[in-house]
Amino acid sequence: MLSVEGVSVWFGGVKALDEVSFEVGEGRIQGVIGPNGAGKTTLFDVVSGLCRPSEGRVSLAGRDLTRVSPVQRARAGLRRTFQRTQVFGRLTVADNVLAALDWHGGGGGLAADLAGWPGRRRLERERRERVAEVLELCGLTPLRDAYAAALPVGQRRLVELARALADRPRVLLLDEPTSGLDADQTVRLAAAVKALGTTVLLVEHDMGFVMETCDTIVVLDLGKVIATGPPAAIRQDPVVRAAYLG
Ligand SMILES: Nc1ncnc2c1ncn2[C@@H]1O[C@H](COP(=O)(O)OP(=O)(O)OP(=O)(O)O)[C@@H](O)[C@H]1O
Repeated sequence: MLSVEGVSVWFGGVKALDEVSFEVGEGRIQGVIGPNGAGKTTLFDVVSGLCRPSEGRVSLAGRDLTRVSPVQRARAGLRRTFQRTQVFGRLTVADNVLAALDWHGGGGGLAADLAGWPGRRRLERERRERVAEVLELCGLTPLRDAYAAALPVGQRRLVELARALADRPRVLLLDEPTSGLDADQTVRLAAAVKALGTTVLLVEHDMGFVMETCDTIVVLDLGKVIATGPPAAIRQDPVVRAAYLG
C-alpha cells in the first residue's frame, strides 16, 4: 500500500536518511523507532511531502508521490497528525470532526439550500452519521458538545485523530501520538488505533505503545534501517539493543 524505496536525504554534509526502504501492507500498523537523530522525523517529512528526498521514491498503491505536494498527497488519501495538536479550540468536538470532512458541495446553490434539496439533505445526514461513527471509534461520544479548547491535551489528541480519520484516509501518519498523554489515555489511544482498520505509519518514543499497537516495526539508526520485523523479534534483536544502549 505505502512503499518507500531507496530514500536518501542529505542536509549539507549530513546524510539524515541512507537508502531507506520498506513497505506497509494494507490495513497494517507499522512503527518507526530509533535513537535521537536516527532520521524518524525526516522520514515522516519525506512520506508526507514536507521534505523532498535527494534519492528514492514514495508511492501509494502503486502511484508515485515523490514529486507530489503535501496537499495533493492528502487528496490521494495520505493524512498526517502532528506532535502539536491542531484542533479548532472554538469549535465543539463534533464540529471539529465535521469541519474535517471533505465538503464537495451539494449542488444547486443558495436556492437549493433554501429549498433543502433532498440530495443535499442526504449528504448532510451522511456527514453527521460519519461524525458520530468516528467519535464513537475514538471514545469521544460523551465529549461531542465540549469545546476543544477546554479539553486536556490527551483528549485533544483524540480529537486530532478523529479529524484525521473523518474522510477515511487510505494511510494515516501519526507523529508521536502519545506525547503529552497519561498512561490511561495511552491505552485508550492504542485501542483506538488498533480498531481503525486503516493503514498506519507511526513514529513514537513510547516503546510500550509501539510494541502493543504495531504489526511491524522499522528501526532506524543514523539514517539507516537496521532492523524490520514484528515487535517480538525487534525486542530481542541484538543490533537494535546495541543501537539503543549506544
Ligand atoms: N533541517 C535540517 N538541517 C540539517 N540537519 C538536519 C535537519 N533536520 C534534521 N537534521 C539532521 O538529520 C539527522 C536526523 O534528524 P531527525 O530529526 O530526522 O531524527 P529523529 O530520529 O527524528 O530524532 P529525534 O528522535 O531526536 O526527534 C540528525 O543528524 C539531524 O541533526
